[in-house]
This record gives sequence, C-alpha cells and structure tokens, in this order.
Amino acid sequence: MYMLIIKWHIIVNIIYLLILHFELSWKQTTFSTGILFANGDSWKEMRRFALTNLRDFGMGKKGSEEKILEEIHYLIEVLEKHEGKAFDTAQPVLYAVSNIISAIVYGSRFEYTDPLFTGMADRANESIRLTGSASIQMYNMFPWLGPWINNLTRLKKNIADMKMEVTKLVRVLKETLNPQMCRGFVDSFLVRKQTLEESGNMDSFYHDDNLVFSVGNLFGAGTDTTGTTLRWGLLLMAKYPHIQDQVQEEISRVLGSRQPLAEDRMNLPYTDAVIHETQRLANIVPMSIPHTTSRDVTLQGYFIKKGTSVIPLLTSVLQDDSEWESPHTFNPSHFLDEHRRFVKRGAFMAFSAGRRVCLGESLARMELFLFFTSLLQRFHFSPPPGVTEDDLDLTPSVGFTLNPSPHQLCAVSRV
Ligand code: HEM
Repeated sequence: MYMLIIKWHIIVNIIYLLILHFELSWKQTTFSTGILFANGDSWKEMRRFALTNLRDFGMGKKGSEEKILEEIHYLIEVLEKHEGKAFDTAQPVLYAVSNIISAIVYGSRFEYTDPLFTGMADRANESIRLTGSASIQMYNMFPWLGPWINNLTRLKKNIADMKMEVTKLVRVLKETLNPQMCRGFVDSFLVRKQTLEESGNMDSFYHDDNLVFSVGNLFGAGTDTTGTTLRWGLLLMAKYPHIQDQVQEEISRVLGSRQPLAEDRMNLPYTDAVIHETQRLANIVPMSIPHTTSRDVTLQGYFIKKGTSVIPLLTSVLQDDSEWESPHTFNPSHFLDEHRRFVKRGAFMAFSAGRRVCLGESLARMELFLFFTSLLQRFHFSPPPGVTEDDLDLTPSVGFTLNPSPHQLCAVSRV
C-alpha cells in the first residue's frame, strides 16, 4: 500500500538503491535468525508465535498497561531526583522502555543499577547505532570489506555478548520452568520446544538460536524505537512551550491528577495528535527494514525481479507534501479536524505496513501514550538555563534510527 503513495522521484531513488543493494547481506552482518530477519518459513512461524505470546504476556491488553504504569513510577522517581536541573534524557528513558520488554520477555523487570541490565540496554542501543553507520552500510553492499571495518568487529562482539547473556538468563529460567505458569515469552518458547521434542519433533523452528535471536531482536526493535520517539516528544515540548501548555491544559482538564490509563486516549485528542505528529516528524525509521520481493512485480512501470532487495522509504510517505499541509514543521493539527477531534491519517505509516508491519505496534502505541501523558502531567520540560527554545536543535543524529542530537532538558515538577 505504501509503495503506491511513493512519488516518482522517490521511485527513481529506490531503483538506485535496488541496484546498490543487490548484494545486500543483512544476514551476514547482524541477525542470522529470529523474528526480524528470519528466512523461509521460519519468520512466519516465529512472528506468529511472538504475536500470540506477546499478546498473552501483556501486549495490547491490561497486562502491558500494568507493566508500563509500574515502570513509569520508577522513571518519575529518577526524573524527580534531578530536582529540575538539566539532565540527558537518553539513559533514563532507554532503561524504562527496556524494562517493559524485559518484563514481557523474561517475566520480570531489572533495577536500573543492575550492571547486567544496563550493559544489555546500552549494548542494544549501540548496536542499532552501529547498524546504521556508513561503514556497516558499505559492508552490507560489499561484504568482502568486512576485515577492514572496525564497526563490524564491534557489532559482532555486541551480538556475541548479547547471545551469551541471553543464554545465561534463559538457563536460569529453564531451571525454574513451570509449564503450568509461564512467566513470559521465554517460558512459553521453552514449553513449546519441550512439547514438540516430547512428541518426537527434534527439527522444529523452536531451537536455541531462534530463541536467543528472537529475544535479542525484541530488545533491539522495541527499546531504541520507543525510547527515541519519547525523547523526541519531550524535546519538541521543550522547544514549543505553547504546544506543551495545550497538552498540559488538556491533561489537567480531563484527568486532573489521576494516573492516565490507556482508555483515556479517546478523551485526550490534542495529546494524541501531538504524539502522532511527533512520530510523523521524527520519522525515526526512515528506511524501514530492507525487504525482498517474493515474486516479480511491476511498480509504476518499473519491473522488479523476484528476490530483489527493496528499501521502502517511509520518509517519502510521512513527509509527502501532497499528503501533509506542512510536512516539515511540527503541526499537531495534521491529526485534528475542524472540531479539534482526533483524525487518523492514511499516510501515517511510522510502523510501516503490510505483512511485516511492526510487530510491536500496539505495545509501542500504548507505551508512548502512557509515558508521554504521565510525564507531562508530572513535569514541565524546558531547555537548560542559558539555552533558548530556538537553540534546541532538531537535527537528527543519523543511524539505523534517527535519534535527537545529544541534548539536556530540565524537568520541573508541576505538583
Ligand atoms: C515507536 C516505536 C516503534 C516504531 C516506530 C517501530 C517501527 C517499526 C518498523 C518501521 C518496522 C519495519 C516493518 C517492515 O519491515 O515493514 C518494525 C518492525 C518490527 N518491530 Fe517495531 N517499531 C516500534 C516499536 C516496537 C516495539 C515496542 C517492538 C517490540 C515488541 C517492536 C518489534 C518489532 C519487530 C519484532 C519487527 C520485525 C517484524 C518482522 O520482521 O516481521 N517494535 N518496527
């Protein structure tokens, strides 16, 4: 569907990229199996399993709301400790969202001071940055460059460390596994594996490698993305205080000081529009994830052979000037009608589209809403002393995802 919206000049770029990426070799660089880049039938089975189980362990249901609300409580405590002084939002936000995935995958959260946890979260974050680096992109096109690419050595080490740590955590869960009471995704995977093996199926997709990489991919895909979006939201609020005022006015009027819940979204149309507009403008996964055509296709006159690597440019939709009134400015009205009611927009494709659409969309949407409203209810965000709103830089730091450039904000308590 999104391919149809892409305009002519973008199509030309895609064709160019197709040629460049003909030798694309993601498997060699990052993930050899698991949900994200699983090949053949494996991805279908792993995706189906992950979707069902993540739903059971909280995604899109009451369970995830509880986990998110618990984590918000810890994040607020961390922000309060700064007592309104300037701090870098990156680490506290990253740790909070990492803990949501931890709770869903392992069945429990970690303390922010636990070195095992901070090591895993920091490493997952670094791996996303390395994956988007120019040298790794070059390696994807020309794998023979591998031995000369430092970032590749670093990325491979991160992946090996991640594999080792996940294996250790899985071992502990295995020792205490109770098939009647699954604590999270890992338990559920282990139970399925055990059941299949007991019935004589020793050759299923439920093997240790798929478990480790699925867990790694859930962390990789689910933390940096949500954390980065949330940080963009806070930065944009500090830069545009008149918009922050309107969000806070709506939250105070509708919720007062009570904890925001997922069901409040429909009564907070302005806040919802601000979150959507943040995702649209921040455009954090500009090139989505590379895909391969599963059959020959002809797109707007261009023939694309089966098996060709394709990079869908989400930017071309999220910032298409024929779809958005002011595509390059922060304008929450893009998602409001003349009665200030929230309106869905077909060109809002921050989570991509189609069969491989973001697997964590419903979780991410709930996280963004609950974190954003709870933080804005509690704090006023502003630039550090001596920095004006105009000085706050919206130039992204380029990687596999688009992060805000390093910055600090003040979170002044409103209560
Ligand atoms: C604001 C937050 C997020 C954004 C903007 C986002 C965006 C995306 C995008 C653009 C894709 C590529 C889809 C495609 O290939 O066409 C994707 C895939 C994926 N996302 Fe997310 N994502 C977010 C949060 C999450 C979360 C919280 C999870 C955790 C469960 C998650 C798990 C995944 C997985 C596993 C895939 C790969 C799906 C597959 O290959 O079948 N994402 N995401």
